[in-house]
Amino acid sequence: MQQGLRVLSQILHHQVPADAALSQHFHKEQSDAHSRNWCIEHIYGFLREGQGIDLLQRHPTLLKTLWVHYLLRHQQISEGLHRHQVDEEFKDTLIPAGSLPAWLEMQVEEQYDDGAENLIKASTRAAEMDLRVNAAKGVSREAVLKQLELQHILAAPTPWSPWGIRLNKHLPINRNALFENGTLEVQDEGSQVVALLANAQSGQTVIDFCAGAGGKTLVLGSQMQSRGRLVAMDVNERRLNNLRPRLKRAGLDNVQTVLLKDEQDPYLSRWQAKADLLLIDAPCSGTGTLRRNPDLKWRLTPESLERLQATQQRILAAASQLVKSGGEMVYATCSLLASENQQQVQAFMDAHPEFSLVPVQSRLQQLGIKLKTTSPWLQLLPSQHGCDGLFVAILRKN
Ligand SMILES: C[S@@+](CC[C@H](N)C(=O)[O-])C[C@H]1O[C@@H](n2cnc3c(N)ncnc32)[C@H](O)[C@@H]1O
Repeated sequence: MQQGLRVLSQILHHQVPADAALSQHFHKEQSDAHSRNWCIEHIYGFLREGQGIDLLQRHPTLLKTLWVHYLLRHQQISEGLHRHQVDEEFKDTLIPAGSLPAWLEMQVEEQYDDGAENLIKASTRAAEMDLRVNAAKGVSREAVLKQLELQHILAAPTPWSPWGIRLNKHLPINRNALFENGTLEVQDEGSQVVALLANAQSGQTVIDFCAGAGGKTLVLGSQMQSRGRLVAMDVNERRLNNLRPRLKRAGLDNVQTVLLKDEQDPYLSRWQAKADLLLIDAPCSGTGTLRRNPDLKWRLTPESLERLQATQQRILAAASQLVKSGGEMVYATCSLLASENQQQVQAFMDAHPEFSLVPVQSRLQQLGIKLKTTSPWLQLLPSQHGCDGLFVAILRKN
């Protein structure tokens, strides 16, 4: 319990991302698998539920009380601590029931109306573990499912992505031969769908502008079957370095990685009007991934959201110049917020009339993905689609 408190203090008082705080903690303190799992499960559980965490900004000393309250609710402690003792500490503080900071909850409620409650609830549940079969390896999803069955791993096809597999529980799949030989990757089904919708083709020049560690680059590469040019760009060197071993495992040899200074990097001039396809998986609030990164919502502020929106606008304006006439630009985020999604695309089109929307529904049909959208873009939601909350719009340069 004390250990958990120390890690939570790093996350909530010192703004250290949860995964980094946990790995620093495990690095410093010897702990067996059982206590590690306990710590991970309950720290993420606490952050996901977020009951009262809003208050910590005003009353940092409440952390212990909130943590004890959480553990009591989940019957993780009983001895020596009595519920009434803890409730005493709460006498003067009303614990808000919400799992999002109030300002963010208000935005979600305004945008999603009747659907907001379910969406917030779904965002507090732990995400399942999704895998993607690498099409470039020439093995079918059914064949991989059979191999998993032989290993007594319970798994099923995901409903939307034709390459997705959902496990019935989280497993250290990176130690499995199917992962090591590049047949399987870990990827949320929603991210698979977004990358598939980009519909990269063999022989094309494709730029993944915000490639990060390459989750979507790998899908683009598998669609291209190592024919054509695939350029993975990012401003973060560590992430690009993490992409390299993944490319090797996946057997993709047509991918070039490029470290950018920013979206105005002079290096980009050589790619002006060269791309058949440009993917912008923009930096965003991450509000669609709260199931996996519950601490994000406590680091996000109205000011940081505004800065992200400005970055999205700058990236859209600069990167769109790399698209050739007749080429496509796919704008994606892992955000639930219209201010980062629909409104960004609309503002971009207002300023760039040479770009027009390709209805996502037609691309879904073309790819045999059984999702439906009545808008020209697609907003995936954990409450409706069972995957991360992701947004995607496809634009063509006329
Ligand atoms: C949502 S993440 C990308 C995730 C990645 N595409 C994937 O599927 O795994 C956004 C990325 O944008 C990068 N980024 C932030 N500012 C950028 C900029 N000005 N130009 C290019 N990339 C940027 C970040 O470093 C981050 O890796």
